[in-house]
Amino acid sequence: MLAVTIDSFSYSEKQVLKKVSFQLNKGEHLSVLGESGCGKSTLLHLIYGTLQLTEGTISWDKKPLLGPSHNLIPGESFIKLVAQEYELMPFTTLAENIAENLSRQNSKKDADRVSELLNVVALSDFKNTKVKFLSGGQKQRVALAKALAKAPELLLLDEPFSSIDTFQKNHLQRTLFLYLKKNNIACITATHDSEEALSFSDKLILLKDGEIDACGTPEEIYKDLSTVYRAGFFGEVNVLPKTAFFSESSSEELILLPHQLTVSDTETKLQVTVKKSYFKGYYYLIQAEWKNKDLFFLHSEIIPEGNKPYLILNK
Ligand SMILES: Nc1ncnc2c1ncn2[C@@H]1O[C@H](COP(=O)(O)OP(=O)(O)OP(=O)(O)O)[C@@H](O)[C@H]1O
Repeated sequence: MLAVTIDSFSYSEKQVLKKVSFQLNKGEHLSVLGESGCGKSTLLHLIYGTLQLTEGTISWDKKPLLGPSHNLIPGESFIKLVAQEYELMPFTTLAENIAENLSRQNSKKDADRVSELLNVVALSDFKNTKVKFLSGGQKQRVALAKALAKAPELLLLDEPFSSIDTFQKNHLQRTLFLYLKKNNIACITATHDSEEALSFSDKLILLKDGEIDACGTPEEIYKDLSTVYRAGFFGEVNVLPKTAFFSESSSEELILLPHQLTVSDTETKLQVTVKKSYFKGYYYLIQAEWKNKDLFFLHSEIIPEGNKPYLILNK
């Protein structure tokens, strides 16, 4: 089990992380979601052991991970970090890149393992292609396969799918996260992608200004989008007074995502003026104005600009 207790971490004067504590069991998948610059990559590098933690402790199976001041070669051997820049050898083939991280004692076994890993990242057809001929997204996938070759117990992924198109991404996420579960490899993913975090993780941490803003299962987090910051990861955020829906007097505000508002067939207290409809495939995201502020809701059809529909809370 990984146990992380970070009291504080700073780059020179600037404090980046404070009071970040969590535990992760073997085989579990944690996603760390947070806006740019909130400290996600820093957290991964502290766990991996390329940054030195002075205020706090990080341990694996109760054994403290001491960091680069105590290790000749920074980075723990049973942990692999796949970062935004990849350590690949451009002039050798994909197979050779991956094999570099294998035992090289049994060539048949190594060849089978290379094939298995290329299959996980859907690059079997490129086995004998030199890395320099690959696209950015393909290189990202080779880096993943190379990290898995060393059979890590803990895999740290920093924006692992940032250069991969939606079609490839969905397939890769399913095969990769299934592979990790089957092999009992724990994983921490730093991401901006809330859909990925909801679908694939066992636990989710929302980081805000270097602190844990929320922590729980994806379902728990999604049920408690009680601040604009939290809700903002999952779509456009509407902040509306409770009195826009209910007659009782209240100063309470409701934080609502677009799917929580819908057009009413009958008159309601919330009449808006449509500004624009954005086509999203099987629905439209409608931008409308109410009391000089924009709000967003979903609708099955386009609504012409200037129309004045009534809205209600979606059940
Ligand atoms: N080597 C460094 N020296 C000084 N400051 C740094 C260093 N690396 C990162 N920072 C700062 O620390 C903060 C956190 O950076 P970090 O890369 O951990 O954020 P992040 O959440 O991963 O961001 P992103 O999502 O954009 O990758 C940022 O304000 C960044 O400018």
